[in-house]
Amino acid sequence: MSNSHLKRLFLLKGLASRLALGLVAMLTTIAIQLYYPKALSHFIDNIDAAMASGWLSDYAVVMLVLLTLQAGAAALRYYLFESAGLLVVAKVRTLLHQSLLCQPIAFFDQHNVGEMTNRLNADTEVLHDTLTMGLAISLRSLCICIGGLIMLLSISPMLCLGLLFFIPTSMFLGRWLGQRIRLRSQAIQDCQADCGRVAHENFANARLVHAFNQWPLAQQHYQQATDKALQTSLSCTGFLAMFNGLASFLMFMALLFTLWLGGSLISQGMLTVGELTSFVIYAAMVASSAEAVSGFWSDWMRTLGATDRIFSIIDDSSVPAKVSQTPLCLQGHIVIEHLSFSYPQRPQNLALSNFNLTIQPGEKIALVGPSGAGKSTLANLLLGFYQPNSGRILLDGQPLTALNLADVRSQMAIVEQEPSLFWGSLYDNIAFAVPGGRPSQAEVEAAARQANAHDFILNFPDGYHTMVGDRGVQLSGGQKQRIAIARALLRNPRILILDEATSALDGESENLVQDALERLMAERTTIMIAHRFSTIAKADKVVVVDQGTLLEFGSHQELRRTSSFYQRLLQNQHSERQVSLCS
Ligand SMILES: Nc1ncnc2c1ncn2[C@@H]1O[C@H](COP(=O)(O)OP(=O)(O)OP(=O)(O)O)[C@@H](O)[C@H]1O
Repeated sequence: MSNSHLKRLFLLKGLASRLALGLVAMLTTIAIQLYYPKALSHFIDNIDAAMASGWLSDYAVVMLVLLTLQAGAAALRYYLFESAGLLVVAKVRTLLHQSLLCQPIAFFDQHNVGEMTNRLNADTEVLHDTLTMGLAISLRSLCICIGGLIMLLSISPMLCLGLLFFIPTSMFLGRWLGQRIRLRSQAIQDCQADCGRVAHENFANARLVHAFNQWPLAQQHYQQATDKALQTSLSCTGFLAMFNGLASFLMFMALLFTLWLGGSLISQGMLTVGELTSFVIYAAMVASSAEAVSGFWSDWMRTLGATDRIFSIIDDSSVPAKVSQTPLCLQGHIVIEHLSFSYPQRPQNLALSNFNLTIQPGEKIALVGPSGAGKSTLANLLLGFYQPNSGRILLDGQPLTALNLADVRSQMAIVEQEPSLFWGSLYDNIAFAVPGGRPSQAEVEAAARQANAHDFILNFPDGYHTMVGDRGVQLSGGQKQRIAIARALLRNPRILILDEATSALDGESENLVQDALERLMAERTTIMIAHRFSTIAKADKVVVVDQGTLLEFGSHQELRRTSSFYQRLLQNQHSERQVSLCS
């Protein structure tokens, strides 16, 4: 399985030509390298004749040309193999990023952001290390090994006999240890991903950590993760050390044996000094190359471990549907029939149970209920983030499952409880509403005006080009909400999902947000997860949800008169609001 993943990598565009050219450059350097000892042997055995005939200067010129050729070929080989490795890593990184991004939403419930970014960096870095110089060095070493062995055989087959024992032994050991290293290297990648996850959580929650004086605990969590990673790495390093030690011991034993036998062959007149010198140089070349090849075997095993992980994610993902050529035009009629749902991680807990609701086009529905009642879950199912266990959702009479999700989502917009802003300009953050397109400045400004965001945007020196996020300006809660509303307005959806922020804004900001929301909701089917009395009062109908079921349904005034549950809910929300405004 792993090798087929690697084959897929080698099919990348532009890779084969680079590797083929690199191979030619490499074979050139190897041929010259293998020629040196032979030339040396010839030189040593004929030094007197060479001095007498003046052949020495010809010899020097030939060697100079060869050296220059070798240097050029070596530089070319380095560039081609290194660039091939960089190409692979860049491609795999983008593929992996797309696969992670396109996973179903349930995947993000189970995997931490830190773990995923670590996969993206650490696992692909392993590919880079092995596939660039690692591969080039090993291929070169392998060729030198084979070429050197041929030269050794041509000098003295008898001297080579001893090597026949050492080479298969080291290959068998390499395979046995390599398998163990591969298993451990997968565990190391997991531990490193875990370290990344803990660090990400700690940094992302730095304010909370400081506010609760919990930095020792946060540090302890990181320490535990790194300790585990260290232990796993140490166990792998033990095998690597054994591997390297045994390989070099076997290689140098072979060299010693060669010297001993070679000496006795010279004394019997069966070998010249020049031949023994070149034999020793070839043997040393073969020994060090074999060591490099065996070292690469363990790296290769580590790479296979990383590719297994990467491709298991890539193969598991599917590219989400694209918006159709003929746009879907929804009226915004929603029917929810006998909907039951439990999250994959908690199959026993029904987040929604036999839920029924009909929403007319343009109607504004406020979903209210205690925390954990299932309000956000309903929004998640409407957006097609999860599949219901049973029941169905009909949009304009058509089951959601029968529609192209990208088309459906193109008719929807969501304003989140805590609006997310991306690193980029304010313009980019509003224009995010239009996938693939780049709305004009006038369109973005019009949306921002309606969302009461235009004025505060112009107060920044760079206006719409002001950068937000980590390295840009920080916006207040109310400003973020107005940017999110402008984004939704630009999308011009038929169905609007509004997850109202629970945190209170100050009076002026609240009025600006409410005013913007009213414009956004006008003539659209709106489902509000409402927390504030002022928002609930704007709804055509109020749906009271409790423990995943629809408890009551009616206008705000009706429910206020008739439902004690609703009255209690309002009272709770009112007192919470008082508390948050006073605090
Ligand atoms: N991703 C998830 N995985 C597993 N269970 C979840 C997940 N999200 C929510 N739940 C569970 O589903 C149930 C309904 O949660 P939901 O978020 O829909 O409630 P809510 O009414 O929106 O609450 P709140 O007003 O506090 O946001 C709860 O029991 C909650 O613990």
